[in-house]
Amino acid sequence: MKKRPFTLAATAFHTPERGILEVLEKHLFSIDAEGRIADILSPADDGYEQKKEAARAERTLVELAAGQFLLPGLIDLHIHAPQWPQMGKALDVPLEVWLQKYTFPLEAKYADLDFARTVYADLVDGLIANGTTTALYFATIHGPASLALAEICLAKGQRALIGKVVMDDPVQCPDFYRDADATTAIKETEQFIEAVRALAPGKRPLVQPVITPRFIPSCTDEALKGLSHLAARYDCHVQTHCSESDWAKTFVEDRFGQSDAASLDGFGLLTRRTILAHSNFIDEEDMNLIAARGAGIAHCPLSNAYFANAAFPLRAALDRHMHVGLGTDISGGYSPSLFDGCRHALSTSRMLQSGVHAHLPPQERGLPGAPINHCEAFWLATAGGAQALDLPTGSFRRGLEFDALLLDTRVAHSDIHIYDGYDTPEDVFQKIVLNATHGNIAKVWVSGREILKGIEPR
Ligand SMILES: Nc1nc2[nH]cnc2c(=O)[nH]1
Ligand SMILES: [Zn+2]
Repeated sequence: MKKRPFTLAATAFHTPERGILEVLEKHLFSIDAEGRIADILSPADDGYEQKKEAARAERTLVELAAGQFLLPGLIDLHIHAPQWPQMGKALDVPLEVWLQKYTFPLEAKYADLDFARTVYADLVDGLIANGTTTALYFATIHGPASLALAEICLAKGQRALIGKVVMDDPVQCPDFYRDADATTAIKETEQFIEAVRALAPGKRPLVQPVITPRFIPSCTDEALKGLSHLAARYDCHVQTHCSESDWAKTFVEDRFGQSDAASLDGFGLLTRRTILAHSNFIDEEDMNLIAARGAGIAHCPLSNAYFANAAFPLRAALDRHMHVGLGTDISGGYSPSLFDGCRHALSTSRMLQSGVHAHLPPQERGLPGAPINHCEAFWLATAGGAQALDLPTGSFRRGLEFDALLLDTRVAHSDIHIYDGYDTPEDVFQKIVLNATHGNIAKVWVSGREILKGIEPR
């Protein structure tokens, strides 16, 4: 879609490399008709003033006020779209009970296309309001409802990767919510891929289909094999849950005599375009395998606090240069905000370092080196997620898609308080990562299109 080119005069924060904050003070960002960053000029560059004046004369200049900042859009690497109505409740039982008692009955309701359309419209509005410019979604087993999610993301302008969920195992999945059999699941996945590609054709589609075996326990061998063939034939992303809890990990080991990651690899499902959710129990061998395949991990720290029985070894994964981003895992996680995701990743990493066993002497308690800092957390939520998905977004560089937020620290009731002469730009960025809420997000752009319209009153 052609858009009107424009130029932004703004102070921007981004973390193009893990842990490295770049402050682009009063830079000019030129956005082209394709929605990409055509140019970035600093005030010291030749032509800065002329360019700004020319944009002003053409009425294509967007100038941010003091206290307003530009940030890259946030990337949710793992979210269950149909669980939106369940967000903030039903977290009183372990994962395997939660699925059967609450989640499968809710997801079964998406056989009703009207219900699906109502919820998915609310969901996409809610995520955009929270600054999520890209989401990797699990939908449900239903082709029509999953396609409705794709249509809604496209209409509202959110970058989305969407999977029709496959779960065909008659022992693990209830009769009321299961693919009829492996052949049907594979056929319907293929139809879904083709339908999404027809909806969003071209080399840079805003919405893409994803092969989505829910997790090994819910799928037959035949389905897993068939899906890996589809992933290769259609060159699709793959997403699934990996080694999330004691129960999930042990289930796979009992069935295949090897880890989740090794089993997925055996089926050909571990590729550069695979995202594994959680992965709390991966060991060194798994990490080496996942890193060798170039697959990514969606770290979901809040949900892990409820379901995982263990913390994800984030520092070990980052030290191996594995691809890692952040997922909200709605509704295993109760917050739609990736700023919250950053905070939960930070606090989890700090708890890992200090250890939880106060009766042990300090030197025996935790994992030295485990803490991440706010720059690493923000990288996970932006450039790290983009790297995992192999998408040209996540930071401000010439040629990348312009997916961005206007963060306004001066709105009423803001929890970000800045004092001139006391806070450095680096301090401001840290305060944003630690205290921003959706109330601070004044505008959202995806591929150069302004998509935040606010949530309609209901
Ligand atoms: N957190 C989480 N784990 C899962 N494992 C299989 N399905 C799910 C799900 O919906 N949520
Ligand atoms: Zn999940």
